[in-house]
Amino acid sequence: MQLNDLLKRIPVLEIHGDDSREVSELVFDSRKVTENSLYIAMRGTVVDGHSFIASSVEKGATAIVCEEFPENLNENATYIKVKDSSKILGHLASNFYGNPSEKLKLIGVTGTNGKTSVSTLLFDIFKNLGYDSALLSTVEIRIGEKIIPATHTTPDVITINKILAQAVEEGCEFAFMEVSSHGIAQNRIEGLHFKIAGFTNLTHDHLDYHKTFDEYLKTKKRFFDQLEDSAIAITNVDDKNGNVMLQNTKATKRSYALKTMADFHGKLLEVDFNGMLLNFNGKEFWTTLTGKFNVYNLLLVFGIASELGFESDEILQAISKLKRVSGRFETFKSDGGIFFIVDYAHTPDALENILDSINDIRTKNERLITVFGCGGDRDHSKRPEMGNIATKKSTLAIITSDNPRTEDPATIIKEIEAGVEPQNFSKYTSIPDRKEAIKMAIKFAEPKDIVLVAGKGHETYQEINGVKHHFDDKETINELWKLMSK
Ligand SMILES: CC(=O)N[C@H]1[C@@H](OP(=O)(O)OP(=O)(O)OC[C@H]2O[C@@H](n3ccc(=O)[nH]c3=O)[C@H](O)[C@@H]2O)O[C@H](CO)[C@@H](O)[C@@H]1O[C@H](C)C(=O)N[C@@H](C)C(=O)N[C@H](CCC(=O)O)C(=O)O
Ligand SMILES: Nc1ncnc2c1ncn2[C@@H]1O[C@H](COP(=O)(O)OP(=O)(O)OP(=O)(O)O)[C@@H](O)[C@H]1O
Ligand SMILES: N[C@H](CCC[C@H](N)C(=O)O)C(=O)O
Ligand SMILES: [Mg+2]
Repeated sequence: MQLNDLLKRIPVLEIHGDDSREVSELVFDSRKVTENSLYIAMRGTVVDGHSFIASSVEKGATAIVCEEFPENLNENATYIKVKDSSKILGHLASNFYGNPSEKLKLIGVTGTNGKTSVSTLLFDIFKNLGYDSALLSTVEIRIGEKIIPATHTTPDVITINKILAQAVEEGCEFAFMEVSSHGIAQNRIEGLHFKIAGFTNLTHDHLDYHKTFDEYLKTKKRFFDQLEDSAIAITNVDDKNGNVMLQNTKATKRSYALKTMADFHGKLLEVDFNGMLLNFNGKEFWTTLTGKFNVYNLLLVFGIASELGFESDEILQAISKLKRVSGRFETFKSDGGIFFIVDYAHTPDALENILDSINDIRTKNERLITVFGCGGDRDHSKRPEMGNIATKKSTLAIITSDNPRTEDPATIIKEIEAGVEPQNFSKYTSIPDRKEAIKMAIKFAEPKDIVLVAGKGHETYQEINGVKHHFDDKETINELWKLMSK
């Protein structure tokens, strides 16, 4: 694409050099610069991309977008000065890929918990309804049947536009994506046209990054503040921050709730480990998903599909065919009668919800053994809270490692243990090796007991000091069970 076409409607402060060059590609990482590409220099959390301008030109970049011109300008490149490169990147990416978010219906889901569940369920439902769509989630990226591994919950804005452009080309009419708070804060959704934005809930997470809960809340709210008036915003009004999200939005406002009046109202009629009987806006149906938090997720799915113009009956029919999302309240029974649950709960709220859901369903004649840990290099204040919740709500908690990343697993475990209340001291043990911890749970469990392995859900690795070692909770349980039941 020609540079001056790419710069259409972009607020440029100053330009130095020929603006009619052909741009082959957009890149924000100097290590990925190719011949005739445009390098965007951005100030990051670790380094300043401006320090890689010269090396990018040497590698073949012929256009540079930056906030400050370097001292020495190279004749082989055109330099474009802008106020905020991180914000401009989104608009450049939209222009470069032909504004794909305007050519399909883009639906974004934000909130602390439930983003992957809701977006994946939407993708699955629309498949059931006969539509191909795109999915951008923590677990994977999908374009119709094609699966691409995911590296982020919300990828960078170049990747998003690239995926959406492919989706348009392949005839997808919808795209469902998770909108993380990091994504909003780092302008990864800048320039995208959302048709619908959904809010799940807001609880404690990522305070290592956002510092205060108020900052975290304001970041999430920015997503709704940025919507156009042609968009629709759907919020959970049972959450105390549900209405806050919509305070300054231009979008049409819609609500969903179980406890209060709302446009989309749901009731949980019956629940067990096999599924739930629900009533949405007066219509009863059965689903194989379980747990109260999934009623909220399904209600948001129902709300979004309704706003997209589908009839209640066809949506509920498609919902009743849905399968569980990988690593989210996944259950299986061993032949010895132990009941295993694998769930991605990695925040205090998620852990509390999954434990409450299990406790609501179980008869209490069996024991509930919870194996969990907390990720390294992430919000430390989650740790004691999760220690308290797990020990309070289980018969026995086995504290172990999640992804230690660059931290010492023993230190993380100590921070979790610090939250255990004295009356629960006898209800936990700590085993840093996750496989050994799961082994201990199986050893301790008797037929009918429930073993919850929480925190890693679909993940197939354990990250230790920058290396991702293969580790899969479901696979480990099956493997150990086979060995130990011999
Ligand atoms: C803390 C954080 O979010 N960091 C993200 C951020 O990187 P950064 O600001 O640290 O970048 P940096 O290393 O300082 O570099 C600054 C700039 O210089 C460039 N650079 C750097 C080095 C070099 O040699 N050449 C070069 O050009 C970089 O490409 C960058 O543009 O921008 C990068 C590009 O978009 C992201 O890949 C990176 O995500 C890191 C890997 C990450 O782990 N992020 C996690 C925390 C995250 O985003 N998680 C959320 C989900 C959270 C949830 O569960 O809700 C997500 O959406 O995935
Ligand atoms: N609506 C909900 N309310 C509360 N907890 C939920 C909800 N939905 C899911 N959970 C819990 O949170 C865990 C993570 O769910 P999910 O992966 O859908 O969330 P997410 O928002 O995508 O998380 P991430 O920020 O890691 O991408 C689930 O395994 C479950 O324990
Ligand atoms: N997207 C989340 C996932 C956390 C998953 C958990 N297993 C952990 O490693 O903490 C994060 O990066 O904070
Ligand atoms: Mg997710």
